[in-house]
Amino acid sequence: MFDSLKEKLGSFRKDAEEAAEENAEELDPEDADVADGEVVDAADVDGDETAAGGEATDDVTASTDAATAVDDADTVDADTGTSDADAVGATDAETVDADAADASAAAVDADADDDDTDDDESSKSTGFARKAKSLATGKFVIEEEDLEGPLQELEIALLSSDVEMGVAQQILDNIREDLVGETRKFTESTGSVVEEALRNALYDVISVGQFDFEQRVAEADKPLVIIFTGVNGVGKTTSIAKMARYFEERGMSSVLANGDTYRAGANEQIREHANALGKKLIAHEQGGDPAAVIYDAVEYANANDVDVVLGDTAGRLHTNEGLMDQLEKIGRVVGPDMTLFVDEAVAGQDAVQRAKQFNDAAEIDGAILTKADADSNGGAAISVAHVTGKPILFLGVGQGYDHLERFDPDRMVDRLLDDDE
Ligand SMILES: Nc1nc2c(ncn2[C@@H]2O[C@H](COP(=O)(O)OP(=O)(O)OP(=O)(O)O)[C@@H](O)[C@H]2O)c(=O)[nH]1
Repeated sequence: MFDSLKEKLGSFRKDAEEAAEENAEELDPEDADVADGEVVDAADVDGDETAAGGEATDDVTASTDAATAVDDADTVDADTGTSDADAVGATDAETVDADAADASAAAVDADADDDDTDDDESSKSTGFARKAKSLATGKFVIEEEDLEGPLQELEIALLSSDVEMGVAQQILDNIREDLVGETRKFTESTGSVVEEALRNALYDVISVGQFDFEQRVAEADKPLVIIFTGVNGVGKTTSIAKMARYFEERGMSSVLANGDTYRAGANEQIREHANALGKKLIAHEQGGDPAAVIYDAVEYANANDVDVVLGDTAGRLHTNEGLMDQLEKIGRVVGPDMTLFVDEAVAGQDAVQRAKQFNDAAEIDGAILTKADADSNGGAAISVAHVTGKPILFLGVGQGYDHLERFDPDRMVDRLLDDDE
């Protein structure tokens, strides 16, 4: 699933990491760790600094001790007149004092350099000053120019995977915002920094509009009425059957209603599923009123204590006024709890555009993307929520009734980025 996109995202990660590490290499080509492209552990950097500081402190302490010793020795000297040991002690003390003074001077210099760098930052447009400072502070900054190439590649990769243009742009903006110019410690490997930015960028667009489906179901008055819309042949009827199984597994009964009174053969098709699942089907003659079918199904559910009504509709585009009228009438007559848009992941951009059109015509509550198992691109799965503002709630992952998966944005991102998914 989504293998092609996964591969492209992997390439971006690699390119961006390499670009960032080249930057680190520029910081200190002689540093073996950095030159190798490995990231210097901040603990080492900090540790060295602390060690240096520690020595300076020791020196000062030694100096104080030595001075005390000299004082004592002077006293002794006055008393005894023996001076060799005192002279040595005094010399040591002076040396230590001098070291301490040097260390302090160096520390002051370093502070002064730091301030200079801060002052210069606004005036120096090149990243050099920051890079130099990065080395001194054990931190690094990813410059926009470091990412330019990889981001361009990523844009092409996303578009060629059927990610909608605005969504691709949003992902790039998120990554830029997350990565560029932020000062980071060397403890964060560039690999994890890039991966986290990509993860957040994807999650941000994929998770739009998510709500707790189970909670909404639990809180709704029974029967819960769900209407399914979408064009013909994308797996709408199969998804209704899968939802019947989904509710059954959660201890909830359901009745199927064929509101697709438009298409010849629609009754037979959904009846096959109803029979296979042992569910009641409410259907009228071809050409009947879809709202009347759903109404009858709700009546049946009320009379028989059925928890959920799953209503199919004819799959016509909103450009056909019939769709609007149909859904509007169902809304008026039955007042469904949810309207779910169904389309196939493999349709890519077409599915994204249809989701937008259906949502514009008659507001949907969420989407089911079918045939995700056969989709290598993942563009629709990434784009639908961001484009419509409504969440993807389920993925169809095969032809069996159990092949329905609750859509989880975290899992989706894991699928796209983790090697073992
Ligand atoms: N691989 C795969 N096939 C699916 C999935 N969902 C549905 N299908 C298949 O897609 C085909 C069309 O499914 P239907 O449920 O008949 O499509 P529909 O949208 O109801 O079509 P109409 O009834 O003509 O509107 C069938 O062969 C299904 O088995 C899925 O998640 N994965």
